[in-house]
Amino acid sequence: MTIRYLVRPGSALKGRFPVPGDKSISHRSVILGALAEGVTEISGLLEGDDVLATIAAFRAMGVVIAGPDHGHLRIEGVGLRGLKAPQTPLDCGNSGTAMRLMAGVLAGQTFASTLVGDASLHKRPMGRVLQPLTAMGAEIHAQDGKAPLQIQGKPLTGIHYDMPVASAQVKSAVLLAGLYAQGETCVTEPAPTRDHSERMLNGFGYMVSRQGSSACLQGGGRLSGQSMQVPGDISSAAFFLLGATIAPGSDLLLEGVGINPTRTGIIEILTRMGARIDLTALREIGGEPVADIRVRYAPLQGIDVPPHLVPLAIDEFPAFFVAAACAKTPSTLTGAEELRVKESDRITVMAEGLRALGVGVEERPDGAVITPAPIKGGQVDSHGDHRIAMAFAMAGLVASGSIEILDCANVATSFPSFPALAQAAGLSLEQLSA
Ligand SMILES: O=C(O)C1=C[C@@H](OP(=O)(O)O)[C@@H](O)[C@H](O)C1
Ligand SMILES: C=C(OP(=O)(O)O)C(=O)O
Repeated sequence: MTIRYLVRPGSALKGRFPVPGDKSISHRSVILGALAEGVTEISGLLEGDDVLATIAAFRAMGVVIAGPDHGHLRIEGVGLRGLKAPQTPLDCGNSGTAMRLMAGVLAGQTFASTLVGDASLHKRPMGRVLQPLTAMGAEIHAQDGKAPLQIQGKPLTGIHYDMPVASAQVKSAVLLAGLYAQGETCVTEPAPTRDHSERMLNGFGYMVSRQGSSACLQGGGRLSGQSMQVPGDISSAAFFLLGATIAPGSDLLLEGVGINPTRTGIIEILTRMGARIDLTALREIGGEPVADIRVRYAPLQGIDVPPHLVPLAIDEFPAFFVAAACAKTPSTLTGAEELRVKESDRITVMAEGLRALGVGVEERPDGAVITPAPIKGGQVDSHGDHRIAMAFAMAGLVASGSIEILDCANVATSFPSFPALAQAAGLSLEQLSA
């Protein structure tokens, strides 16, 4: 089914509500729960299509999983050696995280498996995980470094891997393979990336040590089932941070949002641009720092995004492009070539969409220069990218005419309740399906 959004201009965002569970943390809770000994009870799980794909994959390998039901999931962990050979290919859908992290898990099994996904996922680079996993002894066949991945489980040996790209998915894939490897596995990152895997492995009783920019573990240990809560997803909150910041009169309180410092780049970037964002009720949930976030309208200045903030805001650049379009002065993004290999080429797709709405965007190989202009109504194509669709929906708040956004069904991969929450907060969004 194709879904379009029609967003009418002229409203503010108001209210208070929790944002749904963090997608990265939800994937990891399912993976570690399945591989642990004993029962894992998860609350606050994101019931998005990406996470449902990870759940289905572990069910297909014999793991008994009840739910999800209102964010609650009960996993009867089978232990690191308890997975069974799947009878059919494992479908990761639209999810790079599911495919890359599962490649790490499957590389060290005693059986063969195949990972497939949708058309977008089959275009994304998998060589970045195949290379270190192969160096550990894995046997994985791909076409031109792309899915489908055919994995023949093999005995693995630990490695010390210097990651050429700052990628939490690569780091996590190698660490998960390291659980099955003989000896020590260390991953060194060129810049800090989200550290949910390291935190959660420790939470499941598996020691991961941090040595400078390296995360290290010894193979052959055990994971113990846990009860855990998933914090709200700052990457989902980001669309509301954007909307409330750009729409005069807005005042929102987003409850229970994860503020892990490896994820808060968007707060830093928007604040440097002049946004009015306050963190309150700081606490810890599931080994992760969490806060309520109040955001009110504020006029924005342009920014040259400091390159060190790019990995810390890697999924938030669609929202950033719209914020930059609404600022008083131009903005420059550099060092963000990774955006070209997400669910869509997020530099080209955001540039095309903003140009269709009257904003000047000069594309660069690793970013863009965005020259603000009044946002007009018009039609934009999200190219099936959930974050592009949600970013343009928020642009509708300040546009001079209606914005029609095409190909929005994949919003359900990360934020199925987005249309309802956005409407409740005051966005005039109509969902049209055909
Ligand atoms: O590890 C994760 O959960 C993720 C890591 C990031 O990808 P990269 O590792 O490709 O940077 C991010 O874009 C993705 O949405 C989720
Ligand atoms: C890049 C993303 O996810 P993934 O890599 O898991 O598809 C995202 O959610 O923006």
